[in-house]
Amino acid sequence: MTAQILDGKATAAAIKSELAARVEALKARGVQPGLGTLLVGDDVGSQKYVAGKHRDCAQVGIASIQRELPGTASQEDIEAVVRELNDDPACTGYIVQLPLPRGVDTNRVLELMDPAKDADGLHPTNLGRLVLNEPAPLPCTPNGIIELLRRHNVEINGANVAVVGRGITVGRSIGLLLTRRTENATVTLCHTGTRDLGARLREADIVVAAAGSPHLILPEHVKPGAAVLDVGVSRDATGKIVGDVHPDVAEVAGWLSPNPGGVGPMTRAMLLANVVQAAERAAEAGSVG
Ligand SMILES: Nc1nc(=O)c2c([nH]1)NC[C@@H]1CN(c3ccc(C(=O)N[C@@H](CCC(=O)O)C(=O)O)cc3)C=[N+]21
Repeated sequence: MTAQILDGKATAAAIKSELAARVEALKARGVQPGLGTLLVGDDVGSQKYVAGKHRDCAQVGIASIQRELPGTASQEDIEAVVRELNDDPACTGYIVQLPLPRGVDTNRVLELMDPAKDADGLHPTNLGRLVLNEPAPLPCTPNGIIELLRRHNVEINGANVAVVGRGITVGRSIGLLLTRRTENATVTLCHTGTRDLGARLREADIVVAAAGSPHLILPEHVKPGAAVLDVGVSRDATGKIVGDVHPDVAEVAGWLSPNPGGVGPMTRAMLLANVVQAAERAAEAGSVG
């Protein structure tokens, strides 16, 4: 058996062309969506990610607003740019690229963001709205994973999902999406304190591997036919991406997201979706009648 591919690259391309049409409709109403990014420091990986997001914007017609600060920037310097993006009407959504340099209070920076412009869906107010089942921008990676499963007709309703990793961006938040009535999955959140990880994984119809631990998930952990999503991004000595899922899992799984080419492009597509949706909400709120 060889797993079918959960093709994030192709699916993200399809979503981007749908978003381009929505951006056209907004422009016809005189609204130009704009994505802001704040990048602090000169980490090469972060620079690449941010550049990728602006390339995506150009493809769907979203304007780009790029702010950069040196790695020596103070808490106050960073907060000043956040205030500026909050106040800039051309910026309809933005992200603060993470991680911020050592010594910066990241949560204080994120809390200062206008929740209505939070393109990552990670502002405490928006995470709270998700808990309360109120409309809000959704965390991009979890939302991208669900969209990737949906568009490949992988059954989520009633599925047992094992999530590995308790990071804020994926592990802690994806269960909130998957257990909504609309998704209706049963979720087990596994982490380094989980006593028998293999047993939890073998019960799962869907495995979300977001631990950041290279090749943690082995073929013997996976129920035959299960859908496996490889979210982890580590790098080997040559700089090549190594995921959380061992390549031999493809012989057991029914569905497998490649890495790269799986969850990463979907994350970026959902970021654009949040920007377009925020601009649509603002246009609705601002229109008369
Ligand atoms: N505020 C904030 N929001 C984020 O969403 C955020 C962040 N900070 N900090 C870093 C992580 C990482 N992340 C990725 C997104 C897309 C790919 C992606 O598209 N990767 C390509 C490959 C890229 C390559 O080859 O290096 C792929 O998987 O095919 C990767 C990683 C978003 N992050």
